[in-house]
Amino acid sequence: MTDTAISIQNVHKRYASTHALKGVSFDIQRGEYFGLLGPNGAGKSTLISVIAGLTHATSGSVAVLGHDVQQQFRAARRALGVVPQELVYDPFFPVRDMLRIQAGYFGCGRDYWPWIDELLERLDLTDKAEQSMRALSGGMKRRVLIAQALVHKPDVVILDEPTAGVDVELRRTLWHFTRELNDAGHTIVLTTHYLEEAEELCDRIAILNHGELQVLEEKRALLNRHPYRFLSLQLTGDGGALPPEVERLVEDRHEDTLELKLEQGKDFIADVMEAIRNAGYRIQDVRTREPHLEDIFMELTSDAHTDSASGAAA
Ligand SMILES: Nc1ncnc2c1ncn2[C@@H]1O[C@H](COP(=O)(O)OP(=O)(O)OP(=O)(O)O)[C@@H](O)[C@H]1O
Repeated sequence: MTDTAISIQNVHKRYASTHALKGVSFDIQRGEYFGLLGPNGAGKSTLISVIAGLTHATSGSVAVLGHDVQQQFRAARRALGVVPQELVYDPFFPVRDMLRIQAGYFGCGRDYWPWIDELLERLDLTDKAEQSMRALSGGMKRRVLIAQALVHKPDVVILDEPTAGVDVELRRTLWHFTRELNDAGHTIVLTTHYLEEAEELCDRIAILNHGELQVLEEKRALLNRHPYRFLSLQLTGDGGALPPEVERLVEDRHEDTLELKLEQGKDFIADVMEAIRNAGYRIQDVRTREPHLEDIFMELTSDAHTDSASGAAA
């Protein structure tokens, strides 16, 4: 069996007026917890639709566990569980029956029923199993959608914005559940706009931007490659203007707090604090933090960076 869960080779997707994917190539390995990130309109949903065989690529190819998503659609689809962004369901079926029917579409019969009961249990749905979908709250429906994607025990699970609009408790439940699935050997591909979620869960991260693969890196390496740290200072006193060597470091100001971005090995906390004191301020409180994935994401995907990167390549 191949070690590659999903292989994406030079995929282009053109809509009438949009070139949504511009030659995207990368592999996702079996057993990975993989984050697919990107700003709105980057092409994430399009790529997921191509992987799920719901949209055909204009050119290029995608294989799931070695099965081409077009030539071997059934085998590829069988290997995949996709948790969609939108809630699409039959309002009248009871939850457990609907899941059994769904499993049947994949040729999974009664021997999968214990697994379906396990899914209901793990997603805290057991006491809703006899209820029809329309009677469920939004959060419960989302749990059912997740169960629905997993009824056939797919090797590869794609979660497209699974926690959009859910409360904190459900978000935690889903994080825990997907981590368990990953520990049990399922490959997980997560798209999310909550970068804190990707930072918490993913081993490797791809960032799509304007239809191109901009970054593909281990999360740790991505976090380490950003040679900055943030310094928050709470100031009192009515000092004058800050000296220019401090002013150029200012990222944000709110009320009496100044947030500064310091380059490691170049800007030193002690020097900055001394310059601020010399400008006539007292420093009430000091906090530092390492960059989060969100800081790195913003820097990499801001158009200023993209423009200069493409300018440099030209
Ligand atoms: N069916 C379609 N017809 C025409 N254009 C489309 C279609 N689907 C997507 N697009 C365009 O393709 C580009 C990529 O869209 P896509 O939905 O894949 O991005 P995304 O990264 O998933 O964005 P979001 O984070 O907002 O969901 C966008 O410019 C979008 O307008």
